[in-house]
Amino acid sequence: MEALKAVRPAISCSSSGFENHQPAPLPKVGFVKLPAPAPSLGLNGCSNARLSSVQATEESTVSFTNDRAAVFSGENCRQMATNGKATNIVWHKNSVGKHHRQELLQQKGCVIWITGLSGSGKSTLACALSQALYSRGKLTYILDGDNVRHGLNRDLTFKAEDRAENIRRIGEVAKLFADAGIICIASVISPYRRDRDACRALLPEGDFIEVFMNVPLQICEARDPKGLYKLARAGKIKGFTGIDDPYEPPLNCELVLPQNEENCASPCEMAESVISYLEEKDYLQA
Ligand SMILES: Nc1ncnc2c1ncn2[C@@H]1O[C@H](COP(=O)(O)OS(=O)(=O)O)[C@@H](OP(=O)(O)O)[C@H]1O
Ligand SMILES: Nc1ncnc2c1ncn2[C@@H]1O[C@H](COP(=O)(O)OP(=O)(O)O)[C@@H](O)[C@H]1O
Repeated sequence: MEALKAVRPAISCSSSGFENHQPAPLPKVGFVKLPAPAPSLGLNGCSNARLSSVQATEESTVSFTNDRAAVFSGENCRQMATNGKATNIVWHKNSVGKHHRQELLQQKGCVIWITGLSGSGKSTLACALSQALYSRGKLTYILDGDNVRHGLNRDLTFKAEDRAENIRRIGEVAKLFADAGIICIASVISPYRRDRDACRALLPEGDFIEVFMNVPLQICEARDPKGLYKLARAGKIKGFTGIDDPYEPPLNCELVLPQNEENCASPCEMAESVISYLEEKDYLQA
């Protein structure tokens, strides 16, 4: 079985392959057309209906099994779902989609996930990047671990399970910002690989850009701008990342920004490295 996700409101399929057309202004639904001669189509299991096109929304998934197509999710299904502990919930569709918002902003929504030890320069890079993109007319929003813990995540400690929940919530919020068409910059220690990977899995392929601040502990500790390493070494903070709590460096991230004795790029230079990546991957245009 092949599955085609209707990522834009209007999708058509010709005999030469699938083609995404630019969307007409704010259509509520699109159509999936099949190659001529039109095969018999089953819509939501009605196997003997002959249709030339299948109505599909952005959330619709159209499956093809041999010569049969079926829309098995999306607004026209209005299926009740159970998601986590939430039951009897129905996805509510908006006719203004991500693509429209991206057109408006002339950029593509994505998440730049900056991970690294405390003092590695995450917040500094996030600010430099946000500033550099702002001066190019691009809209960003920073989710900084420290700041989010002042509000949304104020109920969470630094125990492993609370860090996991911290990252899960930030990942979900970042996903919403990306869906809004915004370049969301998350600046969080996020010490566990599986938590970062879970956030990556929330987003479409390519839209989660993991940036590792590869800075040795000695440098971070020497900087110690908040005096937290000193407190941790004195045993006054327990479970401090890098001291008596783990940090798992990424194994396969999009960008590694090293800082050491030989390599001390400025925050602006690092921001430019990230921007080059975004340009190369086409995120700075709709
Ligand atoms: N135990 C412990 N370990 C690490 N960091 C600590 C701890 N306690 C407080 N802080 C301060 O909290 C900031 C990190 O918050 P995060 O939300 O990014 O952490 S995490 O991703 O949940 O691990 C971190 O900010 P940054 O220095 O900007 O990384 C610290 O200032
Ligand atoms: N590229 C850099 N080169 C030199 N010092 C830096 C650089 N980036 C950040 N710093 C300094 O390191 C310290 C920690 O930076 P910060 O952005 O607060 O780290 P984090 O958010 O990872 O805790 C700050 O004093 C900052 O001025």
